[in-house]
Amino acid sequence: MKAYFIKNANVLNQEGELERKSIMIADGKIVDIMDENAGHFASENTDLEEIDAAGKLVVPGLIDMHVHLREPGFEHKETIETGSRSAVKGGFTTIACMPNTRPVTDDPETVQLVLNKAQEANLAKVLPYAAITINELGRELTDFEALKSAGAIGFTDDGVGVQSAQMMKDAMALAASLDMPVIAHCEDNSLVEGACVAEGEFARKHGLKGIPNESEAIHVGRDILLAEATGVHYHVCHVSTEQSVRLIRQAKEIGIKVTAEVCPHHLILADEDIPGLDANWKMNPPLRSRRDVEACIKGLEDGTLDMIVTDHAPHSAEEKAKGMELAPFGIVGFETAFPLLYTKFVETGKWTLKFLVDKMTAEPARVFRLDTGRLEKDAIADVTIIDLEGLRAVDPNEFATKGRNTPFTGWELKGWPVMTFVDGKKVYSDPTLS
Ligand SMILES: NC(=O)N[C@@H](CC(=O)O)C(=O)O
Ligand SMILES: [Zn+2]
Ligand SMILES: [Zn+2]
Repeated sequence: MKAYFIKNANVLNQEGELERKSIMIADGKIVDIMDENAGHFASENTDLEEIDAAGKLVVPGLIDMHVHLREPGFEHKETIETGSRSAVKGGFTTIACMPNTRPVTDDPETVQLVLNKAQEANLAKVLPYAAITINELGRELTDFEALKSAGAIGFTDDGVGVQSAQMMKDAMALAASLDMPVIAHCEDNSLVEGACVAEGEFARKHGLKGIPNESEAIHVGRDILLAEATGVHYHVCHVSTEQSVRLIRQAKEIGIKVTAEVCPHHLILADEDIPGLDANWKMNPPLRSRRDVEACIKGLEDGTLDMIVTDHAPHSAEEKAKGMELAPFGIVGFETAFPLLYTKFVETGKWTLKFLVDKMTAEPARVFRLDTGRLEKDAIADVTIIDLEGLRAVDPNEFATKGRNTPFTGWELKGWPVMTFVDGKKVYSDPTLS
């Protein structure tokens, strides 16, 4: 197996300062992290490649606990191979994929299929979630024990909310007995029927029915009570409202085992930013008010929201061309996530670099008990190199994902990942790199 010597790397220390280091990668591990002048690795090993990371940041491989890879069943939107390629291009080395495929990932065979395809792709580490209910229909629980044995890392009906409180309670009790988390898409269907954007100024202006904040927060509140009753690890998907943040903050204060995630778009965009009836701005949950955006930022900053996820949700151009009301919900996320957050929050001095990196590495690893997310001697060599200087515009035609559905086209950003290693194997390298 090839070994790598990354020299002149800027690495974050515990205090969040950048230190100049050299990193030796071999046999899938970080063999050593040395001070700048520790010298060259004069090795007899001819399979050693030296990489000059001068001026670049080296971080643990990014982790994304909420993504849609669309395979099986929707290969025209994405495959596990194209999705994984997009992930590593975006600097992600571990991704957890949602079960709203066709068939739904609700049996051990489909979990196995996802794992097999991921292994064939041999790019990012793919962790499959399994459905809570058969076909995500909310009627009958799946076989949690068999799904866990097959390799599922948690249970979720992402794409839809579990409408019945009793069903959710049963799911949580069962998951708790298996020491597995329940990951919830929070949405009360009775409040959102026929709506495609958030209740608010944009919806009024265009005569559209609005999705109210309560449709999300009602489930968050209900589920927190059920998590308290069952003792399960309850994780809230794509938090987007002030009310959800408040409920999660209160639940954490009294020791309920709740964790939560937030997406870049909900930290950056509000409904008032939507330029017109363009479905590349349509996702679920929808872009809410500026007040909600500020509450999500605050929630992330004070630890109420534990991590950032992309909710990478590719759809075809034909599907997205159906217009705001008919197009499916969702935007792609892998290849813009880090540059967006770096440019909007770190470059502007709002967050430290360490804060952002932790929310995309150490924090998801802590919450989901993963063995990755650390850049240290003897750690697994999942490593990402990021160029913090080069300014580049978002161009969907350059994406590795099949999806072109992004509201960020043309945004000038810094913080582009340029090289990615998974288990010590180079899985992405920016072709423009000298
Ligand atoms: N987020 C989205 O807008 N869409 C997701 C479903 C989901 O995450 O709920 C999808 O599968 O397309
Ligand atoms: Zn969802
Ligand atoms: Zn999703």
